[in-house]
Amino acid sequence: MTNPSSNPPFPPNLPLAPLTTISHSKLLSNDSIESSKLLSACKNQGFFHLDLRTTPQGATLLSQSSQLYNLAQSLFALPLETKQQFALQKGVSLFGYKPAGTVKTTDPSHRPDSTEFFNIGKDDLFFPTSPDTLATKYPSEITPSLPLLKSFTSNCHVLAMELLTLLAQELQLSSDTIFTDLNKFDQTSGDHIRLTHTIHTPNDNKLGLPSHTDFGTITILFNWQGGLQIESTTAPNQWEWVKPLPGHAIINLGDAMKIFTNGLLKSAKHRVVPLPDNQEKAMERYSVVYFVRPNDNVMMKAVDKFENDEIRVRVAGKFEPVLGGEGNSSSTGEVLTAGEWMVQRAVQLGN
Ligand SMILES: O=C(O)CCC(=O)C(=O)O
Ligand SMILES: [Fe+2]
Repeated sequence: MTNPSSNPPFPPNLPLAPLTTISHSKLLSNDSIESSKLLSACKNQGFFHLDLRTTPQGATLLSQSSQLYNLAQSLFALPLETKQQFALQKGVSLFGYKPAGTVKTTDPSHRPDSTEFFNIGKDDLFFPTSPDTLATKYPSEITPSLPLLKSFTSNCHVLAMELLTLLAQELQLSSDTIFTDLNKFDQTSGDHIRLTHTIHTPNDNKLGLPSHTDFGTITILFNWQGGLQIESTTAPNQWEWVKPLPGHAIINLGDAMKIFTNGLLKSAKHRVVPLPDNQEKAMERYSVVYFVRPNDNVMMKAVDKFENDEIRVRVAGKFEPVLGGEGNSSSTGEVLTAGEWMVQRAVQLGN
């Protein structure tokens, strides 16, 4: 088993996305410059680096992400037939195992994905519906790591709520529409940990993950090797690399935040591709991700402050808002709940 720091260095001279680095400790001490950096990163790029080295909570998350990297190595080393026993069921459950090659292809040459996932639900960990929920949905190898998985889940959720609180303050939202109320920990949601594993074989003409936007509220990503790219904000269809910074998480907003703010905040397109060095040599890549998603009963529409703004939102093809109304709708025109929206988006994306 390798550890994250044994990954090769990120190659020099690649065009990097111009992401802001934000200090967690400055955010926690209500530094107004840092909070306004947060808002402008969320408006302009939809992605930023968060320096976690300066707070005890951040240091814990960094250490837990490395431990989950090790768990990912042991889970993905299981035989494919074992992993397939826990396959997630499109349209039924967002949680469980997703094999490589099943995500909707979005690039012009329809290259398939080479990434497998385990999605481990917050509600399965904390509020299982039956005593055997965990045993039926996940391999028994996760059992010794349950305290780690639970602690990482609650720590990521706390971090996300800190970011949402500051964003609501910066946007001067009134207290009845603050984002944290739409993402409560103890209410049912699609929140989950995702462990990912990508295998690149030379010249396999595959993508790690085709371009997509995340459909939840906030994503907290730990990656060590690189491979993530974001669509350029200045040149559409051009891609810029995200260089992982030691001691930092990569944070991005998902479509739900775009909908809640009627397009003021950005949910950026991103994808995972082989690093240039890996065109000729094989490589494996792992990432550890936490997705915060709105509570299932939340209506997918702009919060009060933004609902009468000019309609700016165009999210994910057919899930567009009703003209003259707000929020996100089904093809029949009614606004969806987050629970309905998540299932439809997951079916659409194949994960
Ligand atoms: O692994 C990564 O760098 C990104 C993963 C991702 O975009 C996703 O799982 O939605
Ligand atoms: Fe993503």
